[in-house]
Amino acid sequence: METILIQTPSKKYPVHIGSGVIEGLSSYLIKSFPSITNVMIITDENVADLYLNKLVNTLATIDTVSYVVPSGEKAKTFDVYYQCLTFALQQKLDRKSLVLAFGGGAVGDLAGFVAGTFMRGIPFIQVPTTILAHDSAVGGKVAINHPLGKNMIGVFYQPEAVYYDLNFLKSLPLREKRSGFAEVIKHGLIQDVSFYEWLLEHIHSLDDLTEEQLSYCLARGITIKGAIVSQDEKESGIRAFLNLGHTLGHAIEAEAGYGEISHGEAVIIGMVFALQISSDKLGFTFNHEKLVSWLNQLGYDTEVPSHLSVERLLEKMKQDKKSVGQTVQFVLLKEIGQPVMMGIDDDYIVNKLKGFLKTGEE
Ligand SMILES: NC(=O)c1ccc[n+]([C@@H]2O[C@H](COP(=O)([O-])OP(=O)(O)OC[C@H]3O[C@@H](n4cnc5c(N)ncnc54)[C@H](O)[C@@H]3O)[C@@H](O)[C@H]2O)c1
Ligand SMILES: O=C(O)C(=O)C[C@@H](O)[C@H](O)[C@H](O)COP(=O)(O)O
Ligand SMILES: [Zn+2]
Repeated sequence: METILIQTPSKKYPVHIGSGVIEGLSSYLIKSFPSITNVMIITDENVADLYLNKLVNTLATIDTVSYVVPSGEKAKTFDVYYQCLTFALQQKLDRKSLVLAFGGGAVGDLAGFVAGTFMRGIPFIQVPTTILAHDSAVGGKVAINHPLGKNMIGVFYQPEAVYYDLNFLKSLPLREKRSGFAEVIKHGLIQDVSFYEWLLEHIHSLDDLTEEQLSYCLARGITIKGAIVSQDEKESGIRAFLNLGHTLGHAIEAEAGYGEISHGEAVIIGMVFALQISSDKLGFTFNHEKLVSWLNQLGYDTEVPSHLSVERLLEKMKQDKKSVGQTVQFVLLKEIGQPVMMGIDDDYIVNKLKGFLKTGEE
């Protein structure tokens, strides 16, 4: 069991990681929120089936109401957000109530946005259940999607605490492990060459990760993210480096239809693309073949599905939150651990993307 402290200008909070940490949640809530009215648990269908009873039992004497949303990106819609607010009002939540996000990144992003906007903000707790959520549960970016762009409607709103109980992760399907591990790899690439090399050397399959390996990777990722977020909570500078792979990744998710290609799957393709641009534009010397063959061994696709239109992907990238005017911005690497932000012109992107479509699919 391990606790990592995140300290941003707006909030200092602990991330408790380990098997069984959930057992400490009830006493923490009673101690830290002595006049709590009730807790609204927001979770999704899959997590509710697997673990909602356990969580409610764990919270024992605390009054809870639960709202179950569709799983995956279907949770991050304006309709579902509105339904959550309606339920909160019907259940008489007040300013002494608390929202508890119980699930992966989709649930966390939705629930955090509900908490951050209900009555102008009530406290919330993250109880993540996916590997990916080592990223999403930390740092306070909470948002829903718009058909025109990913995470376009949201706020920065930090949780009070994160209880990351690794027992919940045991039921994750392989595809979800893979999706979540993409952000672990990202954290290594942007900040920590020795962690990245450790990953290449030790992780050969995502299906038989040991608990030790998993908790090391999650803690390392959270520490890297926490250090960045504590210096730049609202992304006026270095926080944007956490977006490596996301300029193209988010465009792929939106173009394919949210949920068709998962966040992590899209980010991996986006990272490989960004590293190729890094070589062209910054002379980044790097063994691409080694990275790509490792990623393929782990089961990732590393090229853009060929049914997606290059021109439409470019349009989506222009709407990215990082764009300046109409210039698409990419996080690139000078070296592993040395990210930079760079505007890239449209013609270059289109030509590069054409050579980056998955072959044999047309
Ligand atoms: N806010 C941030 O900083 C941030 C960071 C990274 C990603 N994100 C967002 O997070 C989302 C992706 O997160 P995710 O991959 O966790 O997605 P998710 O919440 O959709 O979960 C993925 C799938 O796994 C299922 N699931 C969750 N926990 C499970 C468990 N323990 N056992 C079995 N199944 C389980 C879910 O029901 C869902 O079907 C994206 O919307 C992405 O944009 C946000
Ligand atoms: O926390 C951050 O900052 C990140 O960029 C982490 C990303 O992994 C995450 O996908 C985030 O939701 C992307 O944010 P966005 O501002 O690009 O929508
Ligand atoms: Zn991400």
